[in-house]
Amino acid sequence: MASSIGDPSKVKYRIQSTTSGTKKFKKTKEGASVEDKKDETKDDEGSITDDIRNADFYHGLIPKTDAEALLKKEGDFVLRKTEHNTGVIVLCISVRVDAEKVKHFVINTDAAKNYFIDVAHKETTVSNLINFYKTTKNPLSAASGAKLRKAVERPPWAINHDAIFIMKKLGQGAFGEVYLAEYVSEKGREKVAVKTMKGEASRDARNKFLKEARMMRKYDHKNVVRILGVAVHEHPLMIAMECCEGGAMSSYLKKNGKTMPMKEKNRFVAEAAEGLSYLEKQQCIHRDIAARNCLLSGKNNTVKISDFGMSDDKAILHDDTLEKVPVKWLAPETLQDRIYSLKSDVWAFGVLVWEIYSNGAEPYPGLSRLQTRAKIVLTDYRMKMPDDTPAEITKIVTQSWDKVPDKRPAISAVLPDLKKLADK
Ligand SMILES: Nc1ncnc2c1ncn2[C@@H]1O[C@H](COP(=O)(O)OP(=O)(O)OP(=O)(O)O)[C@@H](O)[C@H]1O
Repeated sequence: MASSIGDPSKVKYRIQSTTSGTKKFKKTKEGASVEDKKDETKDDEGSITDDIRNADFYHGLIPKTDAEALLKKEGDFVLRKTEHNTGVIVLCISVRVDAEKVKHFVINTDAAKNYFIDVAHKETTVSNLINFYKTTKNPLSAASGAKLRKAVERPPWAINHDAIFIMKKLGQGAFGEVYLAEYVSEKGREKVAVKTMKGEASRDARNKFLKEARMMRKYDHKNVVRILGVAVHEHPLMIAMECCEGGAMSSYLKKNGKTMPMKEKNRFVAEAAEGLSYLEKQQCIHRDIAARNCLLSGKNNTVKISDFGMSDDKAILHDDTLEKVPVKWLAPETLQDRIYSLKSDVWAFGVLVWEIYSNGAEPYPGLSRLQTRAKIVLTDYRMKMPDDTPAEITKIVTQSWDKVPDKRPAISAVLPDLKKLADK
């Protein structure tokens, strides 16, 4: 708990109501008084009382997809918060009905603050309501036949906001700020990076934000940023991940590229390829491979692939939105037909390699996004690698920019050569 940690210079978040009824967060000194802590409870959305907040089976704002994955057997259930109608957060019980189906039941309250799913049975607390259905084995609704058998506890990746102490801002993400923080767990305290999501975000944005965490949870590799967990009990939602103090590779290249030894550039390429080759084996289409999404970690500035906000594990993805897309990193088939695949990641890897040997310059210098698109699609235009680029690299980049996706090499196929070059 926060009060057991003795450094008052650290700050943590607490939730504060505004007069408009929306929630915002403010930083508080650690060790908030008992009065403050009471406020914190009262201000939380959906009138979550302490019996619920501390229950192992209460999963906060965990998305439906994550909840469903936790419910393995018939009768397994969790309690969570969800957005019922736009902007209205309600408590809900998700229960596995059979191998295919999970049902979600909203917990209603009446004017006298009684809780119920079916008006036929009301209780004064949510725990009493859950106990009633668990002990009587009455279905939550006659039509569903859904019965509560076993409460499923929070998974190890669900962490408490209380365990996260914000230290300073590291950067700006698409959904909110990214902070350097200290994460305190049974294992001790460690520095982490925390991506936050603004409290007022829509359900859609929330799902996108947490999808990134879901993707990252599957991976475990030294060249891929590791996730520690998500905090979804209150706002702001947070994703805690391994901290890469060296920041984005793009910034590093802009600052140090001109004086960087060629050996270091070759190593950056090999390490990025190692991370990507691992993702390729996991069938993960990253969709946003670029120097800005490679972070640098530790004394040696080890490259770690990050930002899984757009990634997917489908073999081929057709995305009609093409909204805010990084045009200069996109393959011709993506620009033309909006098709993403492991081979469009290989194309983007080629652009990343160009960035590394071009000291972090913006790809297709002097061309706008529209001009770039037109030149690639209509004239098969390709960038030239800088003159001092090793010949092996230029060859691989040329292959990665083949117009035909199947003719581009798999990253795993070029990895041995890239590693050999880095070790020279
Ligand atoms: N694990 C981390 N360690 C250190 N810094 C990080 C980490 N993750 C993110 N940052 C910093 O925060 C910035 C924004 O993060 P990131 O790009 O992942 O956010 P995002 O929400 O995916 O935004 P966008 O989609 O616009 O790129 C990064 O450029 C980097 O400076």
